[in-house]
Amino acid sequence: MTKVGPPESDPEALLQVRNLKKHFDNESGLLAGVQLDDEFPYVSRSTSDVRAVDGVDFDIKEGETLGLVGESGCGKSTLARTVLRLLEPTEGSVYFQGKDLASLSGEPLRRMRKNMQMIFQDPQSSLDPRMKVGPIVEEPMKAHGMLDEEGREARAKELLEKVGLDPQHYNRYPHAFSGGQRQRVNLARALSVNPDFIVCDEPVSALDVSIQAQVLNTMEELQEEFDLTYLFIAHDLSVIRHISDRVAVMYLGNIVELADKEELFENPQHPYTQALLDAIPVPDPRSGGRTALLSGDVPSPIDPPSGCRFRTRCPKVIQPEEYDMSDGAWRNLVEFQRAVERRAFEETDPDVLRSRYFQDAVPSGDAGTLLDEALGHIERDKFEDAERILVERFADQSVCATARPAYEIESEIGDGRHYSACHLRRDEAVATAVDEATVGGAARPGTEAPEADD
Ligand SMILES: Nc1ncnc2c1ncn2[C@@H]1O[C@H](COP(=O)(O)OP(=O)(O)OP(=O)(O)O)[C@@H](O)[C@H]1O
Repeated sequence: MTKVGPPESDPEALLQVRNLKKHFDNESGLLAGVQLDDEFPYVSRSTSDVRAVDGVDFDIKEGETLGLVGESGCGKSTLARTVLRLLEPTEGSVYFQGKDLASLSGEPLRRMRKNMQMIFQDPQSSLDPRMKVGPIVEEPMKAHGMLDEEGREARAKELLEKVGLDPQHYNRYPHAFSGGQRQRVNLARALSVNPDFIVCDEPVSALDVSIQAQVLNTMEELQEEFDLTYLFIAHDLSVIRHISDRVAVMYLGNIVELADKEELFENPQHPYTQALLDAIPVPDPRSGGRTALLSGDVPSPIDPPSGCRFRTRCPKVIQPEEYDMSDGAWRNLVEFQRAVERRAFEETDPDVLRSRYFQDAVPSGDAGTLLDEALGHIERDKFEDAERILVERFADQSVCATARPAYEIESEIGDGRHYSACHLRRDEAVATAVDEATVGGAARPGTEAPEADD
């Protein structure tokens, strides 16, 4: 099934996240009190929030592992903490076992929290060095009034064994353990209160590669034995591929793609996912490895791009409808516009710039006239004016800038849902949605065309 709009809800899901947003007050951050104005073209708002998580939808089914991958700073940890309500959401809702977490407080919230545990990246700092591992594992049980002292000790020892440690080490201090073993202690502690759901925030990132696979295997065994559901965060795609059933790719506060693991790795539909996959080094040394295809920095979450968050770096950004450039001319224009925005050159001679950026294909017609105008500004050293033309008349007119993409498309591998927030999928999704609405006699909810973003 193909549809336009956010991913549809799965009635059987253990966790349902809907339009979740978490914005931080920028005033409390580094830029507090600093007035930024038009002199700084990349930051246009002076007191705006950091939009760390900005409208996220997904479900997690019981017993599955949803991998969440994305570059540093894209909002993964903030999303995890907001899902667990360790952070108050700015907007949106989280349903766990059918209950809206926002509607819970006091004892019911505490009971629900027992079912939702979290393990963190750094096994060193998340273990109190003054406590022995036995009492560390027992701590959550104590907090939730589980068992008596003897029962807790017996359970702690049993869990130490389950996670692959020697129960005799109950009286050891964390410093006596290796990084991998300390993460196993964390696992035992999370498991002690018998949770249904564990958020794992980069749990193996700090470990040696040789140890990572062992800890991941243990996590898989524990999942099977204790019927666990994981939200597993990592920036390393090989870790994500090892552990996940489905994968969500995050970029600048949004989920840009979500699909079954094989579908996502073998049939990625979002240019950001494609770039991430292309950047994975190929093990064969003769291949020379692959390198990242992306240029430019990730924009600030204080003032993210309108429409598609990825459009300012996307190699496949769509040409505005009003022009009719060849594909080559449009790509050259995009590359030139981004170079002007970054002030990537000091050259001002239009002929030199033409031969550097437009040798194989040059825009003609209205687009050509606008390019001439921009080149004229650069010749007079007025880069801001050139930038304004290129951004306002080209980049900002693309559908990638004017509408936020959200499409569900057919999977090639398996029959799971495949969500891609990319307008390249728009025609396909709209056509099918229209067909389905026509066949059904009326449009289904959630199949309306995406609204223009701010
Ligand atoms: N308390 C806070 N106040 C202000 N901004 C914050 C706060 N916490 C996070 N941010 C910002 O929110 C954005 C997302 O951060 P987050 O830590 O969630 O990303 P991440 O993907 O988990 O990164 P990493 O992999 O490096 O941990 C970043 O721009 C970060 O600087």
